[in-house]
Amino acid sequence: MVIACGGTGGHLFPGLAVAEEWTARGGEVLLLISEKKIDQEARRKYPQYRFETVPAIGKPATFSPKMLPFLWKLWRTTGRCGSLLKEFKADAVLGMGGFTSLPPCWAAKRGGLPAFVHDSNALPGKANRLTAKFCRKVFIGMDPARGFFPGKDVVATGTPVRAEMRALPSRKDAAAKFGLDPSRPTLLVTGGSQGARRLNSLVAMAFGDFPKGTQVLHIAGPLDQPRVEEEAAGRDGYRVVGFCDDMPSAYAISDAVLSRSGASSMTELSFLGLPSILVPFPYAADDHQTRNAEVFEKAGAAFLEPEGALDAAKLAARVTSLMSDLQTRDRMAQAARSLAVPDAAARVCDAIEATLSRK
Ligand SMILES: CC(=O)N[C@H]1[C@@H](OP(=O)(O)OP(=O)(O)OC[C@H]2O[C@@H](n3ccc(=O)[nH]c3=O)[C@H](O)[C@@H]2O)O[C@H](CO)[C@@H](O)[C@@H]1O
Repeated sequence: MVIACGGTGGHLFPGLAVAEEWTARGGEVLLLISEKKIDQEARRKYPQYRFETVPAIGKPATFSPKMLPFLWKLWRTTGRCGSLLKEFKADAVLGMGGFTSLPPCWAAKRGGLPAFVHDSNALPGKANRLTAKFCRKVFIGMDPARGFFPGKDVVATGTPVRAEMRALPSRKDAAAKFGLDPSRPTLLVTGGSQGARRLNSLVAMAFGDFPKGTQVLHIAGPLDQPRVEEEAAGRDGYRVVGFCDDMPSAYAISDAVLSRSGASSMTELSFLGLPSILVPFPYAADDHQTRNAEVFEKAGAAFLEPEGALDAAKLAARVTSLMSDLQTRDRMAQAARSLAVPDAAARVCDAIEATLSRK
């Protein structure tokens, strides 16, 4: 199977989770990634898989002068994907979402191969809705996405989670990894794979008013790491990292999480049963992060805090109420777990195998 999973952690990691399941079943995978750093790092971490880099394409506004170059790039990338599918002798193509899924799924359709697309958000993006036109089945991570693919065979699979999340280290080992104290209540702050500048600033400002003894593990994102490190310098119980390549340890030390509401991060929170405060990235396409967060809020798994209405004082109050109330945290953890689909990767592979066996 060819899995197109480039562009961002939210596509890459669920794609790797499917690769783990497909190869465990005796299949082979070719992973199509972009030239971005996060994708290229995956080559190093997963040397057992074959990766090919294809250009990341992003659609400009419909009447923008950039439209013609985009269409040309899309055509050329689709041609290159077609050659890769032939050379790899692919049986199926799975796009994990975003515009990087469009060329391989289109190439599959042109070559007579079954294509599939996975959408992890509550509100599917334009790229996935377009890609779905070339696909036999559409896999969705959250139920509200169901209505966005009229006439398609939509399968609720949940969003796949990497195998490493199934075996977290002990709290003690995880604390040692980040130089933290395992006995202190710990808040994980994460802005998704790209970081979150505004959220970073708010946390740095609010920290002084967090309950006494609270530790913070702050994943600031590679670009903002130096700035946040400077602001947090000298603080007791405050660790800043840029990109975290050991999320299992980060989750293992955490009692609660303050996060953007990207679908993959949220999937991990539900899988691990972690209570959260979600601050959607307000500029995400069609505000899909707010739609994602609403799913968790409605289930009682998270507090939704829109960034526009948030200041340091309000954030400190929210963190204080969560960190000092074990009962609420337990209730939220249970609600988060109830949203998890632990066998999502298996469901995706089952649905693809069922299609292939009918070929
Ligand atoms: C800004 C934006 O539009 N982001 C979108 C992007 O996800 P984006 O990559 O921003 O965020 P997600 O929360 O979906 O995924 C982040 C993934 O990266 C991992 N991680 C994160 C930080 C880190 O230091 N190390 C690490 O490994 C997390 O464990 C998780 O698996 O695609 C998702 C899936 O379509 C969308 O839901 C998000 O809204």
